[in-house]
Amino acid sequence: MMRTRPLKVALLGCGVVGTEVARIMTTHADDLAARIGAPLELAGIAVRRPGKVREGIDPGLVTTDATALVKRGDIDVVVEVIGGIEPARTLIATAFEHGASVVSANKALLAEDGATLNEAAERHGRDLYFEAAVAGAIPLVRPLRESLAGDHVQRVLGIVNGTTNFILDRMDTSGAGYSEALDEATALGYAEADPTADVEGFDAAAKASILAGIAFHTRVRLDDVHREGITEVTSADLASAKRMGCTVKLLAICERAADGKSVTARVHPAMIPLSHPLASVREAYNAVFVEAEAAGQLMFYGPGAGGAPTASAVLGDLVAVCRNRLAGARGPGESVYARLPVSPMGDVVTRYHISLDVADKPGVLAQVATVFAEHGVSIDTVRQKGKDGEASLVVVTHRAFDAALSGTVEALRGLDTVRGVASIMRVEGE
Ligand SMILES: NC(=O)c1ccc[n+]([C@@H]2O[C@H](COP(=O)([O-])OP(=O)(O)OC[C@H]3O[C@@H](n4cnc5c(N)ncnc54)[C@H](O)[C@@H]3O)[C@@H](O)[C@H]2O)c1
Ligand SMILES: N[C@@H](CCO)C(=O)O
Ligand code: NA
Repeated sequence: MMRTRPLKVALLGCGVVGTEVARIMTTHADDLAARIGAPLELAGIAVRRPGKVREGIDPGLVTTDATALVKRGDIDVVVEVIGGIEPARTLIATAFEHGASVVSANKALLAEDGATLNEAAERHGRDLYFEAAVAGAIPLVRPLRESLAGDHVQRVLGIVNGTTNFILDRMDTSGAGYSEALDEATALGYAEADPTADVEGFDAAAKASILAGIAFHTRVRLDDVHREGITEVTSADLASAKRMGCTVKLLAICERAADGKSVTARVHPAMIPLSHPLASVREAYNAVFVEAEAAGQLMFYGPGAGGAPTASAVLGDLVAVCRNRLAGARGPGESVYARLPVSPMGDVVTRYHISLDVADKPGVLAQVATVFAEHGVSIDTVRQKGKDGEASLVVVTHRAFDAALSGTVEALRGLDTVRGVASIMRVEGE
């Protein structure tokens, strides 16, 4: 039965995502009301630039005083799409104190201080939902939290940053260099004016920390996530990957150790075989594999960014949170009962593709092979191409501890016959 008194929503931020949230709330008002069981009322919109013309938005709802809006006391749900740490964190905390539930798309904040915000939600008996924070429109948080709540997740592996996927895809398909591909991503509006969070892997690391926390019922802090971005990936890496039947992707990988007693979370570029489904994820799309004990392998694919796709996830959360409010209930909150230790990157077992510039003379290959053997790293393949007394040597290893592989590379750098280490990349997905 439809309740006539509306549920009041405060929107914080009216940028790329906020504009679409307001638009969908208006255009689909009747459907949303029917699905929730009560109409939604957009009760206020906090913005930074009140003078800006916002098509379809009632100027009477706009305010620059976000704090006053969240303190009103009659707001049922606050939708935070400002981004960044402050003032978003304080506004969300204030919203809980004044009785509202919160929907947020803010991965940076959730990765930085999700524990405090989840505790505040719990203390005040309210919901904190954030489907849009990880892989945009793709349902991932809710499937992990709810649909897979009866299973045992072993691994989450995927492409969770659209900007970097676009850049790597362009480098692969058109042979463009990194800077050229970044310029194209900027021109098309994928990369932001300051693309650091994307290209240095901070955005993906924030998402990995959120995913690992939910998947393993363990708090995984942003600092626990090993992070490498794509700024050092070269056209030569892509060409080398191609020769191996691979491509290069920025991957987020969250895994349980084989004994199940610890977890790891990491973000770095990696070579993956062209036969792997992630290799065909093009442009700015995201895709995530979830491997669970009973379910087996699940793949989630779709647009991980953009105003409307991200607003879709926000609206889905808004409907769920409103239903909970009408039922006088809360949805599932943070689950960290497992409290598994997070192991360092050195404990990860993976393969390496190492490209070396060496002197082309007798005994060099044997010398290089000895360094691998001394570190307990087994070589899978070696490819050598010589020219004018110098040679380029590409070594692909079998699986070994990352610490052993790093030690190997360090020792190789110390050899007189090794002129330089042209590139080091992990190989995944085999
Ligand atoms: N754009 C995407 O594709 C996407 C995808 C997933 C998640 N997100 C997340 O959604 C959130 C919003 O992203 P966006 O792309 O819409 O950013 P945006 O920069 O387009 O919008 C943010 C808006 O908030 C406003 N703002 C800043 N401080 C404010 C304040 N104190 N009070 C009121 N308004 C304020 C800004 O003026 C801006 O209009 C971020 O957390 C982002 O990480 C975005
Ligand atoms: N900058 C992010 C937006 C979505 O979180 C990306 O490129 O994927
Ligand atoms: Na999502």
